[in-house]
Amino acid sequence: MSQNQPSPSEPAGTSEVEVPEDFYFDTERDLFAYQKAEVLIQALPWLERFEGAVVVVKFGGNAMVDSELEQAFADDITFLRRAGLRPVIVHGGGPQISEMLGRLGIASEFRGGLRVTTPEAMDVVRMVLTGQVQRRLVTMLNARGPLAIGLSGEDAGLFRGKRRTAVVDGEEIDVGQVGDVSLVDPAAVADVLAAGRIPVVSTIAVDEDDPTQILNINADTAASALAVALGASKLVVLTDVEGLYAAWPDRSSLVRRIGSEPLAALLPTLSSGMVPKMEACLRAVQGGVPQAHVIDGRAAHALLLEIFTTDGVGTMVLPGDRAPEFEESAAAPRRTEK
Ligand SMILES: Nc1ncnc2c1ncn2[C@@H]1O[C@H](COP(=O)(O)OP(=O)(O)O)[C@@H](O)[C@H]1O
Ligand SMILES: CC(=O)N[C@@H](CCC(=O)OP(=O)(O)O)C(=O)O
Repeated sequence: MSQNQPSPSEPAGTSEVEVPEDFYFDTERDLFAYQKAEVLIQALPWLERFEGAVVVVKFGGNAMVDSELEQAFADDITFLRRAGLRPVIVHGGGPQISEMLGRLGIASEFRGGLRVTTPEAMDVVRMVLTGQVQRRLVTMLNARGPLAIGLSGEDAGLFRGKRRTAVVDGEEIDVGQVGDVSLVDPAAVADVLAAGRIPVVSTIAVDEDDPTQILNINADTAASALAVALGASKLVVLTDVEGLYAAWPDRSSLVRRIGSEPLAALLPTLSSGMVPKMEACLRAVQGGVPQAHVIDGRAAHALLLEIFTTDGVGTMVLPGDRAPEFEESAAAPRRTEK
C-alpha cells in the first residue's frame, strides 16, 4: 500500500473536493466531472471499511413528514445495500400515531418522552406502525428493487418487552402499555439479511409477563437493542435536529463527538425526545456497537454523508471518556476517524 493510500481503519481525505494546484481543466464541465469522480474516490476507503457491515438505521417519524426526504432516504438505503453494506431500518411514527389518535378522537399525551398508551391507543399504535408507516417505507424501497421486507417485533419472537414507567421530576408515572425491550431474538432479521434483503422493523413487543399482550416501545430504544443483538457496526438515528445540543436550544452547542462516559453524565440534563435518543446511543455503545450517531433527517442524503465522508455529520457517540467536542469550536479538532 502506498504512503498516500488510506488504510481501511483510518481513512484519510476530507469531504471537500480539493483540486490540486497543478491540475488544469479546459472547461468548467471538465472540472465538475473531476469533482464528481473525486467524491466517488473519497468514498472508497469507507466502502472497504464497511463492506458487509450491519448498519441499523432508525428513521424517526419527524424525519418522515416530507415525501421528498423520504425518497432521498430510500435512495440512501438502496445505495448502502447495493454498495455491499447490510442496512436494517427500525422506524418510528410518533407524529403519524398522534395524527390518527386525533382523527379517532382518542386522547394522547407524552410523559417523560413516552406516550401514555391505553389498550385503545395500543390498537392504533400497532395499526399505524405496522399497517401504515412500515408499509409505506417498504413500498418506497421496493420501487427501487424488490429487497425490502417488513417485520414487527411480534414476528418470530423478535422483541420481548417488560412494562416500564416514565420518570417525571423524579417521580415514577404509569404510562400504560409501554415497555422496554427485555429480550431480542434477531434470528428473523438475520434471516432476511442473509437472503440479501432489507429488513424494515416496527417497534411493537410482546409482553414477557403476558404473551397475549403487546407493548408500545419507543423506536430509538428498540433500534438500539436490535443493533446490540445483531452486533451492528453502527447505529444511526435520524431525527429533526442537527444532532445533540449540550445546552439546548443554544444552537452553538452542537456536539460533534462525545464519549459514553460524559454522555451518561449529560443525560439527566436532557429533555423530551432527546432523552430516549441519547439513551439509545449510550446503550448501543455500552452493548458493543462501536459507534452511534444522531443525524439530521431533514437534510437530504445525510445518511450517505455520515457513512461515506470523513467528517461525517451530526453527533457521534463512541465508547469511553472522550470529552464533548463542539462544532465551530476553535479547540475542536477536525474529525479524522469514524
Ligand atoms: N439537547 C437537545 N438537543 C437536540 N434536540 C433536543 C434536545 N433536547 C430536546 N430536543 C428536542 O428533541 C427533538 C427530537 O426528538 P423527537 O421529536 O422525539 O424526534 P423523532 O421523531 O425523530 O424521534 C428535537 O426536535 C428537539 O426539539
Ligand atoms: C412508548 C412510545 O412513546 N412509543 C412511540 C413509538 C413510535 C416512536 O418512537 O416514533 P418516533 O421515533 O417517531 O418518535 C409512540 O407511541 O409515539
